[in-house]
Amino acid sequence: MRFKELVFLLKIDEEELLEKLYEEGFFNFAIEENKEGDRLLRVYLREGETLPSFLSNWKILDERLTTPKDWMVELEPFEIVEDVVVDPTEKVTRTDKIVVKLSPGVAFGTGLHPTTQMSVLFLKKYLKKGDRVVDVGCGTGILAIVAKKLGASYVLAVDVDEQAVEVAKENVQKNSVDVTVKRSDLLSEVEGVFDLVVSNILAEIHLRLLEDVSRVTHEKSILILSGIVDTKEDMVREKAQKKGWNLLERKQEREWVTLVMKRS
Ligand SMILES: C[S@@+](CC[C@H](N)C(=O)[O-])C[C@H]1O[C@@H](n2cnc3c(N)ncnc32)[C@H](O)[C@@H]1O
Repeated sequence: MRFKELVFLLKIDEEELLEKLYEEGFFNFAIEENKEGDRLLRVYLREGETLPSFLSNWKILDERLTTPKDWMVELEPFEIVEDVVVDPTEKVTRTDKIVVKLSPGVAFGTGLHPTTQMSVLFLKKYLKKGDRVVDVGCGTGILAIVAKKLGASYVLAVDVDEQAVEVAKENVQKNSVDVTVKRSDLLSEVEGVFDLVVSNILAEIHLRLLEDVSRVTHEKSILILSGIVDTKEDMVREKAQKKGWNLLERKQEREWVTLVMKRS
C-alpha cells in the first residue's frame, strides 16, 4: 500500500503533539531530529485519508509517496509490563513470560504507548482463566492476544478499520492463538455475553461504547476503558455511573487514564 508522507517542522512540544494526534485517532507518524537539530514531524496518509485538522495550517516542508516498510521502525523485543514481552523479531523463545509476536503493520498497538501498557496490566490483574473477552478497537490485536495467552476461553477482537483487522489477523496467526477478529463499529457486529470488555480508544468513543456495552455483559463483568485524556475522565466516569458501572480502580500515566469498572 502506498502512503503519502508529509514533513513538517515540529513547533509544539512532543506531549502536546501526541495528545492532539491521539485525539484525532491518528497514529501513523514519526518524529526525528535533522542534522541542524530541528525536530521534524513525518505523517503518513493512506489514500483518501485527510490530514489531522490542527496540521492543516502548518507549512509542508516535503512531500513524497512511500510504502510502510520505508518508514516502519525495526523494533527490539521489550517487556511492556512485568512478564509480558512484545517481540517484533519473532525470535524470543522464553517460556517463563507471555511473549506476543507482533508486527505493527499500519495499525496502532506496538505496546509502547502507556494506554496499551495500562490495559495489559489490568488484563493481568482482572482476567480470570476461562473468561470470555472482547477487545474493542483491537489495532494490532495486542490486547486480544495477551488475553488469550492469559487463559481466556474465547476472545473476540474488533476494529472499525479494515487495515487494523488484517494486521490483527496476521498477528493472531503468528502467535498461533485462537482469537476471532472481525470488523465492527464498536459492538455493532458483536453478539453474546462477555466476562471482560477491554477498550483502548478515546474518551468520546467510550461514551458511545457505554450506550451499548450492557447488552454484551452480565452483572459481574469487568470493563477496562483506556485511552482517556485526564481532562475527559470525569465525562467518562459520569456516563459510566449513569449506565450502572462502578469504579473499581483507576491508573494514570502522564495525561492518560485507564478505568476499571464492574456493574455490581
Ligand atoms: C489506540 S488504538 C488501540 C490499539 C490496541 N488495542 C492497543 O491497546 O494498543 C485504537 C483502535 O481503535 C480503533 N477504533 C476507533 N474507533 C473505533 C470504532 N468506532 N469501533 C471499533 N474500533 C475503533 C482504531 O482503528 C484503532 O485501531
